[in-house]
Amino acid sequence: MDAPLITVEEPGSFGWRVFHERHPVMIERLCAAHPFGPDVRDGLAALLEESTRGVVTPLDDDAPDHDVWHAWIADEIGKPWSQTSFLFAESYFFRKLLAATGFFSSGPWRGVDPFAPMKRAELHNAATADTLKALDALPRLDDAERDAAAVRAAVWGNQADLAFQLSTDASGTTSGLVTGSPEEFWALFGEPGEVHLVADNAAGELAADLVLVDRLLTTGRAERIVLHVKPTPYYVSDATPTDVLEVLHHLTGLPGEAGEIGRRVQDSLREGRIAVRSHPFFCAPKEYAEMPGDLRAEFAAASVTIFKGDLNYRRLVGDRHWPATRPFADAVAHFPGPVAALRVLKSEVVVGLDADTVSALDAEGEAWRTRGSHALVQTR
Ligand SMILES: O=P(O)(O)OC[C@H]1O[C@](O)(CO)[C@@H](O)[C@@H]1O
Repeated sequence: MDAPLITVEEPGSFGWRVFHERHPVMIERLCAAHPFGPDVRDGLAALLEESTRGVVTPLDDDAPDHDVWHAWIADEIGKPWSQTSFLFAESYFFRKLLAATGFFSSGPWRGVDPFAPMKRAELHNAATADTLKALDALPRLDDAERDAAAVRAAVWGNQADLAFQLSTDASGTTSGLVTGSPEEFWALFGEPGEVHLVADNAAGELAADLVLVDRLLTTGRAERIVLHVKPTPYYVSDATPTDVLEVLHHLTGLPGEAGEIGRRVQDSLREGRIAVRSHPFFCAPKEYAEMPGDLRAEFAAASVTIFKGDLNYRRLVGDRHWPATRPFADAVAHFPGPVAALRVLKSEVVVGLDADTVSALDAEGEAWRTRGSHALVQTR
């Protein structure tokens, strides 16, 4: 089955608005957060111009990931950005943005995560503090309630996405799950094995993911966890290995259950029961159907792989205008093992819904797909 790719071409479409409305705001915020000199500011302005009105040009840095990126983008060079897929355009935009800030150059900005101030602010804000304090209720819950709470925290933790908050009203409305349930998620786990979690955002979402990781280990559903994060800063708030340490440091300094969970996760890292990995493909402008053999072999050996968030979902099911009723199992037929997606809906693609749900949602207009007010749990 095939469907048209989601693109950024149509003025007013979701992808178009990300490039024409969201990215200028993001760049303004970056320039306000850092004392970038004229060279960096000019580079960022040129990137905005190129990505909204120009053609795709090659990378002009000599970063360690230059060659791998070159291979990923070779077929797109010279095309107008507006005629590339949304997935390609957005991913390449973030790789070019990183280079433009001097992340790969010799100079003061080398290795500096330009999004770090935003991620740090989110980790320390009042909403995250309230969420982490609420974990104190967990020990009073029975097992089933605690299982459900860990899944709900991981799903709705995905609302905390800083790229997304640049242009939504971010009201924090949580209308509910459009499909799936915590019970469906837990039914995927049989004999304890190695569970892989492909993380999304840092800060509050990553803290919630660690709550789920802790639950997987303490209930014996996982013998070992592999936590996959991005090798370099990406999509504003995506988690990198540094962010894992920041979140852990924050959790272990807190009183109550958040601190207990942080210390258990820290011990598991020391004992090798949790491994953190950052494969280059996690920043690729490609769908997971095209993943390289080494990553495919890792997922094939996992007892379950959990994909967090909207971008991972786009890459997992294919970022296309699928019928929303296309079965999830068909869309992930390429994936080599048991899989779960936990996602807040923030972009157009969705599969695996029943026809009545789609009609009821469509009756409110199209915004349910992109507003961040609905979520899903899907498994196969
Ligand atoms: O952090 P998440 O859940 O992957 O969401 C990021 C999403 O935000 C966007 O950048 C814009 O909504 C999407 O393109 C992307 O899928």
